[in-house]
Amino acid sequence: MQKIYTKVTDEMNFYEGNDPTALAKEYGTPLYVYNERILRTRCRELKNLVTYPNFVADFSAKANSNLAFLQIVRSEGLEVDAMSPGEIYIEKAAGFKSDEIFYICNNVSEEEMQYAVSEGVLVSVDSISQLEQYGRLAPNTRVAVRFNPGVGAGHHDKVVTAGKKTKFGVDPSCIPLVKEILKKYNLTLAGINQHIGSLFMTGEAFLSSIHSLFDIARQFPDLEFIDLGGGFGIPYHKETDEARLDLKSLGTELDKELYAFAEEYGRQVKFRIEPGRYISAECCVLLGQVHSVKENSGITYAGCDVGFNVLARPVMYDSYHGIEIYRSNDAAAQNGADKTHSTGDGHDNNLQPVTVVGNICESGDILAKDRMLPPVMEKDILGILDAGAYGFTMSSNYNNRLRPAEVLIRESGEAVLIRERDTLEDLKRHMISI
Ligand SMILES: Cc1ncc(COP(=O)(O)O)c(C=O)c1O
Ligand SMILES: N[C@@H](CCCC[NH3+])C(=O)O
Repeated sequence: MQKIYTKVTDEMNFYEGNDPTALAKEYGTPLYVYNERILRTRCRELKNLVTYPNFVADFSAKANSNLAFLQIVRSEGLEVDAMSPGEIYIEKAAGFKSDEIFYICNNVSEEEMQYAVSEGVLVSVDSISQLEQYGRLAPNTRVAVRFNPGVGAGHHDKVVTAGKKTKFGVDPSCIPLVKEILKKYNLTLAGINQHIGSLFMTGEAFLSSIHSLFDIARQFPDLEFIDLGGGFGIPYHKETDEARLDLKSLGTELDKELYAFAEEYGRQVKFRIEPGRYISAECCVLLGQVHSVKENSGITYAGCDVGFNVLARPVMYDSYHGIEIYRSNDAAAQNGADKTHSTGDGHDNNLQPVTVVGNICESGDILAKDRMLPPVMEKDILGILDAGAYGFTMSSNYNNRLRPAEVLIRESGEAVLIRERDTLEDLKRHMISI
């Protein structure tokens, strides 16, 4: 393989000796490739975020719900949250016990709620009407309530989940009503939870939201747990050495808050967090292949097989993902590699603006606009960085395209398939011909 532009994965030793062009050839593209060592490292960082003893990190499986992935998360001693019966189902298949799953639902039917209750999974409701629904379905049981702490955060309006403009959470002014309904159905409030939004790179909003949640907790003296939510960000601009979220100082500040609250509360109540992105994003590179390069009105387009059906984030939130370029020796020989001016050491300086687009029939199908890259050639393999959170889970079959395969690079360096690519037969599996 020729290393055209590979700084980030080189530094992480992401491929552990595997050749990404060979992985692309063996399994096809697009292909989600995960690194087990990095995943385990991220799990441990958050599991050990604080010294406070009664602390649990729940992985938020909406970010990544691959079975093998969840098995690794479980083996690291984390628990999980769930957003749907489907997530509960897969989490159980991965080995999580009922009491290791926390169903944080939003606007669900009686049937969905009943599914969680029948599976013995604790439910968090986030409206008065859903609390009533829960009470009717499962009186005399434990329940949790998600509150809106009034402080939101996130990388885009669409992922801010607390504050003034959000569908999530119960307003603290409704606490008297919450107490009334709990009493009416003889429900025990096991815990309260919040989630302010996705992706903060400093701890301020998170720490400030905790104070509001503590104010709410003070009105419920018998809680088993207080769940502070997720949202821990990762640096997507790795090429520019964007700073990481300072977990050490966030952990220190958080510790102070947790110990102080426990002292006041009179016991070491359990605290939970529910991070998704921090654990799953950076252990994954999405491989795609360039099939066409062209100039149009002065813009260079590199057309590849990673449409927004495969990775929705750039189109949905204008999100940035770093891009690397790998070139197999075969492709280099076929294309005349000298045309690339590559330094060959993965740190190419000859950068030019390239707009990387997918193969979906919409002009908004843009993965990266005017991205500074070395000259891209047909058959090049693109490595799209930090793709493990909300990557595969948000993929679709739009345009009747096949959702990609997933491969895991084990700690031994061995690459194993952990999800097969969809097949054409899958596309008509649930359709009924007339
Ligand atoms: C309720 C809830 N918890 C946890 C998460 C995980 O968020 P993140 O992946 O930003 O940590 C989300 C997603 O934003 C969420 O909606
Ligand atoms: N899907 C979003 C994060 C929001 C997650 C759920 N509340 C993203 O890709 O950034």
